[in-house]
Amino acid sequence: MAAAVARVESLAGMTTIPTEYVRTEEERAKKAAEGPQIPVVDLEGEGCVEEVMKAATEWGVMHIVNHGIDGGLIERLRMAGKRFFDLPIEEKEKYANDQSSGKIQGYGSKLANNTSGQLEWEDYFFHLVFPEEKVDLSIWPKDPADYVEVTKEFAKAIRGVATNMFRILSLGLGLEPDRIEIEVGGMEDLLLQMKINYYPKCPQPELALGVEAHTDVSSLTFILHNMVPGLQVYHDDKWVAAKCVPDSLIVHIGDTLEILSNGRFKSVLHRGLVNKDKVRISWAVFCEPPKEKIVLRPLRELVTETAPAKFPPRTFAQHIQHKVFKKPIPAEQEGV
Ligand SMILES: O=C(O)CCC(=O)C(=O)O
Ligand SMILES: [Fe+2]
Repeated sequence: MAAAVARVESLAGMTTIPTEYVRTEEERAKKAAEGPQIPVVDLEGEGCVEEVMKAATEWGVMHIVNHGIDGGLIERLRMAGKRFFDLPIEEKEKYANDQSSGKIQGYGSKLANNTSGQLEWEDYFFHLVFPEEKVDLSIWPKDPADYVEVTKEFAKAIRGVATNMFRILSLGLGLEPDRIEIEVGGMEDLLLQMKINYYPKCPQPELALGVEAHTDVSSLTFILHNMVPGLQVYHDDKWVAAKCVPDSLIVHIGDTLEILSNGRFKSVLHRGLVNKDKVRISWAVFCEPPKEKIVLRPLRELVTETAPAKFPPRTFAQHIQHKVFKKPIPAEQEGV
């Protein structure tokens, strides 16, 4: 039995938030910058390779429209996630993860892992959604009844969009269209992990953060939300609020593509804010290379005398160890 974890949802009715959720003055959200906004790219538009390249290199994030996923499917996914989180906490606890025993899939909340003991104003549901033969359906929500069917269908659709994005980014770098797709594991080994972020109403939103500032370790991350604002990205030394663009998906460049592109694509720093009046829900799909099988390193075509490799080779597992636990990256990699 895992130790009891306070679910943020159970705190939403308080008038002041517990100190663990109070951020330092520096971290707290000030007014986001007016001025340049996250680019919107039409994937069916003519100049889409150039536009994706501009967004990936200058911002590391973009909204994509005409991505090819049916609006009805997206609506069903939103409903399924909302209906799961609308269940009483006791029901959701049946799916609780247990991070201390390595069971990372399931219903969870951030555990204090650093000396500051700071917590995030969100509960989440995290699970692998693709490839289908690797998913563990026993931990997926059984309620609502269509959760499994809808999520499988969405995962397949978003996998198609990932292939399309990898193709566009490869072309933009002057490479073969399937190059990045292969380098991150292809259909068999690239893992799609879905995290449904549930941000309850917060009585003191100006003091808290839903998700603290971070970059994603993934290759790409796709984000869909319930049209409640909250995501901010760091651009030109300022926090910029993501607008709610109808029928779009947000795409983040993650650390993996920053490494493969030798720094040409930016792994975008971002965070999630919370608010007093509305629950925010987002669906993040992290497209992750296999943990050990592939050594991530700048693609050789992008390494030249004038642009030497900026990143030492590492497996995805080593990258996470390095980033989260500050472990050094082992110097020797086969084939360096
Ligand atoms: O809720 C969001 O929009 C962002 C969530 C996020 O950054 C994450 O889950 O990694
Ligand atoms: Fe993120």
